[in-house]
Amino acid sequence: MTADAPILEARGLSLRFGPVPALDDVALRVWPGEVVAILGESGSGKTSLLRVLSGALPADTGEVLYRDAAGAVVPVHGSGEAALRRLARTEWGFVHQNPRDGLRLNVSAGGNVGERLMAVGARHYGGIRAAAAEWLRRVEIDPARMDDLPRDFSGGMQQRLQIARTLVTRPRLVFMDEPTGGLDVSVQARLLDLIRALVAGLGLAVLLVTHDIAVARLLAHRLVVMRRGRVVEHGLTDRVLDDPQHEYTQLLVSSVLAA
Ligand SMILES: Nc1ncnc2c1ncn2[C@@H]1O[C@H](COP(=O)(O)OP(=O)(O)OP(=O)(O)O)[C@@H](O)[C@H]1O
Repeated sequence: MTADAPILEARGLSLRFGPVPALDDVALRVWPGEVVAILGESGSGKTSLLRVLSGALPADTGEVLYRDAAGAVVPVHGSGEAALRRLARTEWGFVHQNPRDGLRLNVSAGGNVGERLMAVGARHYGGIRAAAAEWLRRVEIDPARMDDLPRDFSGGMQQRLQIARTLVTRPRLVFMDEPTGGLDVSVQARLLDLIRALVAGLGLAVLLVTHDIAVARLLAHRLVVMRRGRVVEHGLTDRVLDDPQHEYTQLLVSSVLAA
């Protein structure tokens, strides 16, 4: 978090689906090595924002700028499909809520990890296999299961495999959409610990969408609170959650405390 320029910066983002404003004049910055959570209720615009920030969805207005490893500032919208594909392959990672969206279920666990290395130029079979085994270990999957298909894995294992597949190429910025959603509470807790350790160890910048305050509290340095497409509050996680200024954030926090 010490670098002097944001890795991602968005300004004036607006997006409508018919009469519904999904995003309304949203601005946001992410610094290298920083975990930012986008927090809000269902329908507040979190997923739309993540998709616009990663170039998957065009905005009606505004711009998103990404600073790449070479220091070049790339407009996420308007640089073309090839530029976006390059970023997705070499600089970004994606962790989807449903691991099936981020894995190839008919390719072995080791293959899921190894093929990402091949996509960025690795060619030595033994080296790729060794790196895949090491990453399986890092996400607490027994490397003996390397040749098994992920469709035979539990939901928690599939999610850990998706994380290995995403992180093996050392992306600089990772987009995560409810990465622990849909899992049992005990599985969630273990996965959150694992994500936290990996993200801190690798010094990754992360943009995380969640409706779960506990997830945001555990993982994020900074929070962006959204309501009806607008950012109503942002700041350091502890400040926002312990001393919320906006009445909507106060409501969000107190409804969790009352639960
Ligand atoms: N493809 C679409 N077509 C029409 N309306 C959409 C579309 N995608 C999102 N919306 C609307 O835009 C608003 C923001 O949706 P979005 O999915 O970004 O919210 P969210 O906070 O991620 O919600 P959830 O947690 O339920 O995924 C909602 O009112 C939603 O109904």
